Amino acid sequence: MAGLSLEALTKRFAGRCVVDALDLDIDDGAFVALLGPSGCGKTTTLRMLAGFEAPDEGRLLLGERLLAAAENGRTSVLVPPERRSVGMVFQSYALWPHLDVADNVGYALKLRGVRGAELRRRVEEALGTVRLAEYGRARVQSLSGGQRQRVALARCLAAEPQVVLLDEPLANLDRSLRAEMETHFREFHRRTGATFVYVTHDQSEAMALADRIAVLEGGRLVQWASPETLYREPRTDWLAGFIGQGEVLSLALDAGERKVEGSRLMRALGRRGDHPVLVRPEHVRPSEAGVEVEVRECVFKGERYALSLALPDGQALKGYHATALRPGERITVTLEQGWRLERQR
Ligand SMILES: Nc1ncnc2c1ncn2[C@@H]1O[C@H](COP(=O)(O)OP(=O)(O)OP(=O)(O)O)[C@@H](O)[C@H]1O
Repeated sequence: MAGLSLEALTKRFAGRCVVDALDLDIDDGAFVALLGPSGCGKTTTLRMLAGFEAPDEGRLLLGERLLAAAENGRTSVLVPPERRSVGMVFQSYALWPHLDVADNVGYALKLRGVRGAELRRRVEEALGTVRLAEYGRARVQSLSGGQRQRVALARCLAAEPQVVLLDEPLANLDRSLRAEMETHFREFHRRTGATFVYVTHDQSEAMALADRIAVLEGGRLVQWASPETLYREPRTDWLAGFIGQGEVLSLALDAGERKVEGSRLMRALGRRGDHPVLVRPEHVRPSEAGVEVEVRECVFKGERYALSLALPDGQALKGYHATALRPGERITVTLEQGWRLERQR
């Protein structure tokens, strides 16, 4: 097994840069997500990892092994997909409708000359891993979307790849099935020990699955961090809005730590400036003393109410409350902490 290194990996289409000098070191056996809005270059990156697309600049390594290298728009090394030890799972499953489940799973192995008892053993093992051991002779059309995606995953795992690439594999499934499949993915990952690279535009999916997330915007890496760090310490205004709830206040702040302690934050309120400071709703607490805010909206969320609030200078804030409040009502809150963001590019 080995990790993946992307070194200034770049892809242009008709002169337009869609992946821009991407640097990532993905540890062996990690589960990482490439996350970002539509068109940010996630799939193109994944296709370069798979070998379906050649980079225009940069290098790609699997451990010590060079899989692709390019300079000045010219590719000097390009290992073909079938020689990369990389498996891919697509949103559309890409199964053969005329083959049964076991034949779909064993297809690539047969092409590689695996036959007889060895073939049966590997197919059975892969189907067992996705909990479809009983379905070997079933027709693909008779399966649900979630089961089909598990067959696609079994096919990928049967080939024992070092790296598994997944391109929005849950996009065609309904919400309840997605949660169930997330559990399956985590389990497959644990069992196989392979490196998983998972493309999604859904931040909650990325957070639930990955140990580390690369957020892309316009082909560029915005941040490469654990889900916790992305949530607590997003780098930019855009990222703070993309991941989780909260509002960005514009405050006049003296130089200091990125994390802004509650007392400092409270002192800075009312001094408008040009430092963007993210305040998450869980850090806005109703209290006896503090700052008076106006309730603009109060929405029932099951376990609590989500509040849209306005500070005295009109800046917006989000918070939670145990009970319902009326729009126009005033409450006092303290802000327990904030996070100073980098100015936008
Ligand atoms: N073969 C191609 N030829 C020309 N342009 C392309 C090609 N493939 C992708 N692009 C463009 O490159 C940009 C990045 O596309 P990509 O599919 O990598 O984004 P994405 O983040 O995966 O988006 P989505 O979530 O919508 O699939 C888009 O503007 C897309 O139109």
